[in-house]
Amino acid sequence: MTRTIIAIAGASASGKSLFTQTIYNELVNELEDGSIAIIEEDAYYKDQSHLPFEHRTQTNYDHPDAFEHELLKSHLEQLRSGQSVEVPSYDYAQHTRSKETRQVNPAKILIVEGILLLSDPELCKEFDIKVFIDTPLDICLLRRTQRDIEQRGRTLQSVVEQYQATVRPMFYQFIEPSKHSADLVVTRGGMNRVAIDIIKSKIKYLLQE
Ligand SMILES: Nc1ncnc2c1ncn2[C@@H]1O[C@H](COP(=O)(O)OP(=O)(O)O)[C@@H](O)[C@H]1O
Ligand SMILES: O=c1ccn([C@@H]2O[C@H](COP(=O)(O)O)[C@@H](O)[C@H]2O)c(=O)[nH]1
Repeated sequence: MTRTIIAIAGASASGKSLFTQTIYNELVNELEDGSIAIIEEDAYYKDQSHLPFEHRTQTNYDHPDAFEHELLKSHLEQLRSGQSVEVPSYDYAQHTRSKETRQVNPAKILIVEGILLLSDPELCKEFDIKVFIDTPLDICLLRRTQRDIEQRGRTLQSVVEQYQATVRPMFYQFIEPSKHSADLVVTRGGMNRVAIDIIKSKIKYLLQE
């Protein structure tokens, strides 16, 4: 069976999750069970439970070294070969992995979303279709500030400090250059209706093959 792995990359709060989730929600009921699955790159942030909390707040979460990309790569290879995997889960408020894992079965279409998917050449090889969500960084910052305070247990001061120290510089060092590895660049983020419909049509076409 041919399986297709789609990467959705882009800056933090560019709209990757909204874009991915919209495609999934709009397709899932009309497809056979188990046709489509989602994996988040964030689930592969390294476990830091051995470090004190204060230390964990200082980690550069926007550098490729913060991720266990080898594990993600190996999971993608297992899924492509038809095996299920146990995907870790991540607690943003505690800055470390949670104990729970989530079983993901080998769907025919797998969508992976995350900031640094296209910046790692070895990981990049795993993707059949590469999409980059290209949202202006000032818009991302506004959305991230609101989201991180409301949903990820953060203070305004910590969001602002982290943005200046790591989020913005790592975006220019790693994320923005990775746009050139994408097959499709999507402007206006998670609500670009035309782009969502194009990816949905491609997925339906692949499922009919
Ligand atoms: N085009 C958009 N217009 C308005 N809000 C958006 C848009 N795209 C995303 N958002 C909102 O911005 C926040 C961050 O989006 P999200 O999809 O979680 O980003 P990412 O997964 O890239 O970090 C969320 O609250 C989301 O609902
Ligand atoms: O413990 C953590 C882990 C990650 N982050 C930030 O999350 C974003 C990536 O997630 P998105 O959903 O794409 O926004 C990344 O920019 C990290 O800075 C964190 O703050 N703390």
